[in-house]
Amino acid sequence: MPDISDTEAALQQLHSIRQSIDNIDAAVIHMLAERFKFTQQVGALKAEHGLPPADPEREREQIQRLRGLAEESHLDPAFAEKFLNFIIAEVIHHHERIAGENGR
Ligand SMILES: C=C(O[C@@H]1C=C(C(=O)O)C=C[C@H]1O)C(=O)O
Repeated sequence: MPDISDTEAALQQLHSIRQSIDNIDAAVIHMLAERFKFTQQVGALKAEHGLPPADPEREREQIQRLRGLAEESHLDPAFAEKFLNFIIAEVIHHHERIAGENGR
């Protein structure tokens, strides 16, 4: 059974680790916001020039690239692929909406 000072030390450590998790989560949100700003620009460009919202070849390349980066970083590549597919699906919805607003 750990004594009280052991538990207090563990709680302090937990708090400190959670501060780092909070910082990383904030960075992820900021990076996603920047990514969506750029993908919105891509969506506007595609709509303006009648290009399709989705580009499966580009998606395949990105997925392969990110799976490789995940492996190098000891992150599960299947998780990296699922995560990217989740984001790409949202981007494609945005592009379809922008194309619709442009009357295509
Ligand atoms: C952003 C684009 O549009 C779509 C979204 C992609 C993405 O979020 O990485 C990749 C390909 C496209 O299906 C693009 O064509 O570059």
